[in-house]
Amino acid sequence: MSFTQQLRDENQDIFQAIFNHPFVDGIGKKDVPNESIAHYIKADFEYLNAFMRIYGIALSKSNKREDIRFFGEQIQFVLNSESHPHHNFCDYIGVGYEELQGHPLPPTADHYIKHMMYHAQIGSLAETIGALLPCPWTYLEIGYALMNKYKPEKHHPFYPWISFYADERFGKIVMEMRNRLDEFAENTSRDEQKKIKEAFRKSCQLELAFWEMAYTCEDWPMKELVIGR
Ligand SMILES: Cc1ncc(CN)c(N)n1
Repeated sequence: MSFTQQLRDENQDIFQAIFNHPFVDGIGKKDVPNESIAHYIKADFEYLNAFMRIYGIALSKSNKREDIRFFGEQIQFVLNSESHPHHNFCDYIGVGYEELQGHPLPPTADHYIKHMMYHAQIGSLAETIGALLPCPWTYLEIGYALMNKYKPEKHHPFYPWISFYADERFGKIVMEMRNRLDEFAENTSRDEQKKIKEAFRKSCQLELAFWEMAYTCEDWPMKELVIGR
């Protein structure tokens, strides 16, 4: 069994909890509160900014030109294409995308990006990929799970969001990241593999926590006092 298949199997509990989460399942059921969608977009816009910066760190750790090309293309993909699912959510709630940009990250999203940044700053390229991979991988599987369960037609309000992630192009990104991680993991020590596994699991946990953060509109305590200082 490949290293990344092992990661997937070991984290089946969290993947399943993500598919069952009321925000995620609500996308298929067309039942997500507007405030939760707005909260998600505010956090996710900044999360994706951070994600591109971390791809930049992965690029700077790359020795092979193929890897440099891959991470460079992923930055372009997030920048130019991942705004489409965001627009779908904004159109649904009738709020302009610009209004939801530039907001401070809620605690869980803040923790998630710092977790990935930590592994990117102090770890190997393999450890960095381990921390990044749950982001595209869980969304790819969410897309497939919602397609299979709800079989949405084009008039479904979230059809653009679901079909964006349940897509071959997105699947290829996940596969390319998995192949890289499998290759690195083959040539690495047990200790290093343990670090990759820990980084991967925590990112899976934070993916689940991110949906809960958006659903419950999680925010900092005493926010006004801290910002007003
Ligand atoms: C938190 C999060 N995780 C994953 C994705 C999909 N790239 C996203 N947009 N946001």
